[in-house]
Amino acid sequence: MNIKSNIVAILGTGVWGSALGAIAKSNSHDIRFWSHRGTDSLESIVKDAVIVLSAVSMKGVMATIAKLKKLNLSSDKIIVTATKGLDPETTRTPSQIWQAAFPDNPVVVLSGPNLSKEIARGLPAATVVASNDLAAAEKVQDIFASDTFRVYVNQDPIGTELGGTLKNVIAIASGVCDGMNLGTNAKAALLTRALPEMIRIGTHLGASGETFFGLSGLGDLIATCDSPLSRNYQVGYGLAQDKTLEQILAELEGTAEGVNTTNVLIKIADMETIAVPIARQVHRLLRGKITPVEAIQALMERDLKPEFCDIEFEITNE
Ligand SMILES: NC(=O)C1=CN([C@@H]2O[C@H](COP(=O)(O)OP(=O)(O)OC[C@H]3O[C@@H](n4cnc5c(N)ncnc54)[C@H](OP(=O)(O)O)[C@@H]3O)[C@@H](O)[C@H]2O)C=CC1
Ligand SMILES: O=C(CO)COP(=O)(O)O
Repeated sequence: MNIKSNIVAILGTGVWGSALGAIAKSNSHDIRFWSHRGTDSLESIVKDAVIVLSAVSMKGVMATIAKLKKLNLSSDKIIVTATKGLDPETTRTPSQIWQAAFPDNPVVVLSGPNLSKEIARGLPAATVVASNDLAAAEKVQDIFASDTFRVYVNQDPIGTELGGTLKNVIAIASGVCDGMNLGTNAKAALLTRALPEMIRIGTHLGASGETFFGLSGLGDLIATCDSPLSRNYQVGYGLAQDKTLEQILAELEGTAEGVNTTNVLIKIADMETIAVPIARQVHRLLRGKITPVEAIQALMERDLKPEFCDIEFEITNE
């Protein structure tokens, strides 16, 4: 590993890539940003970098990988993925896609309750870097840990990634909840019931269930579902104001990954017969099949059951 290099390449100059770049820069790293709209060659950006961090939105992951593949990326570079999405075609996570494209490089997931606008203001926050390669995760921890950004390590990259990805669907539901003024009890019920839903999908995809109780699962659920800064929350809030999805997305600053993730999540749930009642209502709502009031009704009128019944196999018909 090229441990002497101080260069961090950041792919994607959206709000998250920019905030992460600023943190590494404050730790005296030499930051090189790449944007698919810029003029700097990708080759010159990644050439001497010790890590290559991708903060492009899900729709840009495949295209970015295709460009990097042409460059013969040396296997000592650590690839870090900060994208919170799922591939609509294959249902794979970004880290799975990166690892398949670069099987010899260590791949690290960075995910946590990290609303970028708060981080850009220097407010205290914590995150997780996760990899099967512990040394690589610890290197990334060193690069990003600061007085205001506390970085934890774990060895469940898929669970860490899915926590941040799946909570976006619930953040949409949470925006609906607040947009309809349903109150704090409803919000608490929503978030608490969302967690087993996320765990059912996550463990099916190879995650460890306990990871969802950490920063990247429960932590990000709390942050995103309770903050108007979250774009996914804003989508839900807009739906509760009877705006159309097209209208909301046209007004939105940046990416709300939860819209695409909801579709992929439902695809997985249907293929694998996994019960995801909250996500299913979000899916219907996003497609304009039901109103917010009908979505709440559908959730409240479900069959009564024990609180801890682990895995439920029924799927509500469309
Ligand atoms: N913002 C936040 O608080 C956090 C965001 N994340 C995740 O990080 C990812 C990025 O989020 P964020 O920065 O907020 O989103 P933005 O919408 O601000 O930025 C997305 C970035 O991806 C780039 N991009 C889009 N399409 C392509 C493409 N085809 N090829 C290459 N690059 C492309 C965009 O470039 P351009 O705009 O020039 O097209 C832009 O730089 C998302 O997955 C998000 O869920 C994770 C944690 C926190
Ligand atoms: O993932 C995030 C915070 O951890 C950002 O959430 P949004 O993408 O909904 O803004």
